[in-house]
Amino acid sequence: MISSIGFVGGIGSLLTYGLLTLIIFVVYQLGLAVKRNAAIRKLGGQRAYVICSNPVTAGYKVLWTIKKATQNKMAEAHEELFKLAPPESRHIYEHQSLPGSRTIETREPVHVKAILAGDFHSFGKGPTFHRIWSPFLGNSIFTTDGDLWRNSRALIRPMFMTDRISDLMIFDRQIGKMISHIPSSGQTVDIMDLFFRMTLDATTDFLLGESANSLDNPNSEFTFAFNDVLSHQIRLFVLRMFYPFDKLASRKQYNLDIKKIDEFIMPYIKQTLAIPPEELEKLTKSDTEFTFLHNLARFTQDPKVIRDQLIAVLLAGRDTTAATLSWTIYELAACPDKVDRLRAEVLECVGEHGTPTYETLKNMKYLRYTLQETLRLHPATRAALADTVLPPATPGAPSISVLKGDTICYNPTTIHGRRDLYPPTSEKFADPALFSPERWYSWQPRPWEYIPFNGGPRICPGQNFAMTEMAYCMVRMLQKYDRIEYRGDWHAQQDKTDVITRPAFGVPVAFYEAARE
Ligand code: HEM
Repeated sequence: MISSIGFVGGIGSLLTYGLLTLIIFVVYQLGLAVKRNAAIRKLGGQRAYVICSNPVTAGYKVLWTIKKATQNKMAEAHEELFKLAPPESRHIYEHQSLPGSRTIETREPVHVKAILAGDFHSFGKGPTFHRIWSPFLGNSIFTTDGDLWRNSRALIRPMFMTDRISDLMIFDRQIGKMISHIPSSGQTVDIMDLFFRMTLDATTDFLLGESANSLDNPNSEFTFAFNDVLSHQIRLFVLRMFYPFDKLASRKQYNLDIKKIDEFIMPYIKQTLAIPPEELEKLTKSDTEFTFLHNLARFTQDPKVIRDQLIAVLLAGRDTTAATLSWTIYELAACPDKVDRLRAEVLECVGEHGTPTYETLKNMKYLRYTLQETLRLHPATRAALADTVLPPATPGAPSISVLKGDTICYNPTTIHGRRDLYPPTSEKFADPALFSPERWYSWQPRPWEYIPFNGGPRICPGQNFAMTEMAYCMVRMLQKYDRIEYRGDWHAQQDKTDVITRPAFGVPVAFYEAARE
């Protein structure tokens, strides 16, 4: 009898404590909401249109978005979310689960300009991004803000100067090898797989002076671990929405992969750090032997700092370029007339057997326009570091207040997808939804309306490297082939968004060799 009274009493006090905690939590959140609304007003701006404002509706939206992502329908999801806002605020919305955790999503070029340039110091990658990515990328250029980022940028910038990139030997080596892996005329190949292996090899060659050789050995421990760690990284990035419970997710395989990547890269670093300083200085004069790693070793002897920067540049340089090349071939396969025009330019500027130079590639207009047209798709996120306001998108529109800790997202895909930012369709300007390199002959996007490489102080330092690598690759392929046939299902193809956006089902194609003179 006594024990059952004690049991009932125990449950009763548990419920009382639970209720009390809930009341304190709700009161605290209400207080926080009042305080934050006052801060928003004090900044002189407004809130963006709120599409969800509590844990239930926000949780539903998060699960809905994850479902869309797993169905490779993120472009569609973005469009539907923007459509929830009324027409007068169609290009910005706010998503909030609790008053302290707001995400603002914008596709206003004026806002992107403020985030990346005008109000640069108020925005950055932020602590959450750093927490999720730092086990893999450390304190590198990719994960840091402020002085840490500035130092990284200064460290790596010299290696992206034109005189370093204009040496095309690395591209020649790796692209030549990739083409030798394409089966004979008419046989199907997933060219996306070859592009990912080629860009891994070209970037490691550029960074270390030796390639990962994934073209010859796709199943090496390093290649496998590098691909695997990225899948884990994306999962961890999505799970951050469930913080602090995301810490419970298993990281065993992720840590193992990082260990394997380090085992591959650290011997190169140790070897370079053993080179006497005067030898290292002598090497800077060499066009062919001086590597990115040598350059890092001139400024720091800390193997961890060097390791972090190398991996960050490898990550930034590989997938983006491979995905863009994959989309280029996918688009071209649907347009034999554009393949003909591109090939005619290649034959005119380089000939069937000539070797392209940096200057020739720069002067090939149709090739550049083809790559620019492909690059109208790319994602990126930013987190607000300080209280600030986003300026009015149009005269008379309200400013939007941003508070420290808010996450601000913008996605080039959604900006490039805004039809109202393009001129009307005409003979010279095809429907913006269509792939048309020709539009670039008479059209120049306004600033901040075309941002595949970002802009402002954090603009992609590898832009020139990437454009040169991709142009070189296209020239070499079009010297050999004059027809590309898509062997997949056009209607089934989708965008897969992870670190970058790439064709979800690869790019199965057949290349046909041109008759040689
Ligand atoms: C088509 C190819 C490429 C595209 C579309 C691209 C695009 C971008 C974008 C959008 C960013 C900003 C990301 C962010 O802030 O979250 C970025 C940053 C960066 N990219 Fe690229 N990139 C490409 C190729 C490359 C290559 C080939 C390299 C190096 C070999 C490279 C190195 C970097 C680095 C180091 C950063 C960080 C810059 C910083 O935070 O200051 N990228 N890139």
